[in-house]
Amino acid sequence: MSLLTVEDALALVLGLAPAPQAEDVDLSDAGGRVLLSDAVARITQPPFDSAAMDGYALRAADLPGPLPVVGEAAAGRALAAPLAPGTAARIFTGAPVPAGADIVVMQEHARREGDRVTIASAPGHDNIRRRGSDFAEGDRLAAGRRLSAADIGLLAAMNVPRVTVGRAPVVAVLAGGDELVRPGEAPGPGQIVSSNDLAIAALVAAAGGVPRILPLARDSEASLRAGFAAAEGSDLLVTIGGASVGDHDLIGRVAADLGMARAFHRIAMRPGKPLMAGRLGDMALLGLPGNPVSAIVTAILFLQPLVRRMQGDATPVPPLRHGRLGRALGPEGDRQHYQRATLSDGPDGVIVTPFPDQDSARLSLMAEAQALLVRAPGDPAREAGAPVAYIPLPR
Ligand SMILES: Nc1nc2c(c(=O)[nH]1)N[C@H]1C(S)=C(S)[C@@H](COP(=O)(O)OP(=O)(O)OC[C@H]3O[C@@H](n4cnc5c(N)ncnc54)[C@H](O)[C@@H]3O)O[C@H]1N2
Ligand code: MOO
Repeated sequence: MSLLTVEDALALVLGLAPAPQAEDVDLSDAGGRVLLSDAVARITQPPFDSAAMDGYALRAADLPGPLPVVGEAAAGRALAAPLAPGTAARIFTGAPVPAGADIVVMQEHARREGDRVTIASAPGHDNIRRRGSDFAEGDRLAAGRRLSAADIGLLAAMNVPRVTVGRAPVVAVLAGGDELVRPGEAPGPGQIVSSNDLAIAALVAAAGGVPRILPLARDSEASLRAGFAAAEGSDLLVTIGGASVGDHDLIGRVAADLGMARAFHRIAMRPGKPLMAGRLGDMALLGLPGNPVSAIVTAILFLQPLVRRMQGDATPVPPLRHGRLGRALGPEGDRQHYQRATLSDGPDGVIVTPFPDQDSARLSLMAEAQALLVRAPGDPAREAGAPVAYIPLPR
């Protein structure tokens, strides 16, 4: 039986997201949240023609002067009367340009002598920011975007103090295995320190979710059932490990016994073949493989987009970029391969160089990687310099 493609699996995973729930927040709490309703500008910006430079406001037809300086306009303080022909006004950046003036000359281009000013060199442009040149009352910031710092500034300037955003989903993170101890504990013989739950929780938080790390489960049905019960009330349960075919890989069995509606189990991807997805009652459920790199790669490709979609993000999937291969590669197998790689600048664009060692247990290489090189199933051998696709990894 042929395995599900990454693309089809991703569509099924995104389909697990229920409609996002709305909440209103102050702008000071809105950074990184997903806008759920269009925000509408309540004012026009700039609200008046405004000076872009410190200097003199005048009529271009009166250049070069000398002209009498008849008053002063500063930010927040307009000139009292319109500017008469044959006169100039001292003006500062952000001040309303007085009616009658059609140019602002930088003071560096002007010579002031007493109450008269002469323009030394003809200015290249008028240095006036026109009313509404940034945005107009009624302009919209469209729903579906994750709010950046610039978006927050824009919303403030639009005089929108509160926005409607998607509620942050609560994501229970359940790692399991008899071999696991917590960081800070001393591992006994055959034991290792659990890293997956902390790494996955950090990815959940980076995608805007609220992670809830559950107590480590053991390799028994009873312990896993307790873990599943502890996850109740969350929007999404992410299990890590116990997803493959080994005798101790119980997650799929326990989830099935509890009534999981399974979307799929296993996909044509490397690393990450034993990925599982479905619904359990009101919760979405994602089962990530236990190998630490496989867990992180599948979380970047599936878990983070799901968490973003749950908040209403219209573009939840990481972008595919294009570059050049940094070294020759042999033919690819039958699964889509996500190779950990570094990025550098080359004459024809970005150079993507995969590490020679792609062991899915090597966290140190995952931590060093700047990108995932994406190779399609059955991709033939490639020379250095060949065009390739990659996903940049945010720091
Ligand atoms: N006969 C086969 N063996 C394996 C297959 C297969 O198809 N046939 N698939 C391999 C693949 S692919 C992966 S990935 C792993 C994943 O298996 P599981 O999801 O069942 O994960 P575990 O067996 O529980 O653990 C795998 C590995 O990862 C370590 N681990 C687990 N949890 C954590 C944690 N919280 N922190 C750090 N490290 C963890 C665990 O100790 C194991 O070394 O299966 C392959 N085998
Ligand atoms: O997900 Mo597994 O890493 O392909 O080893």
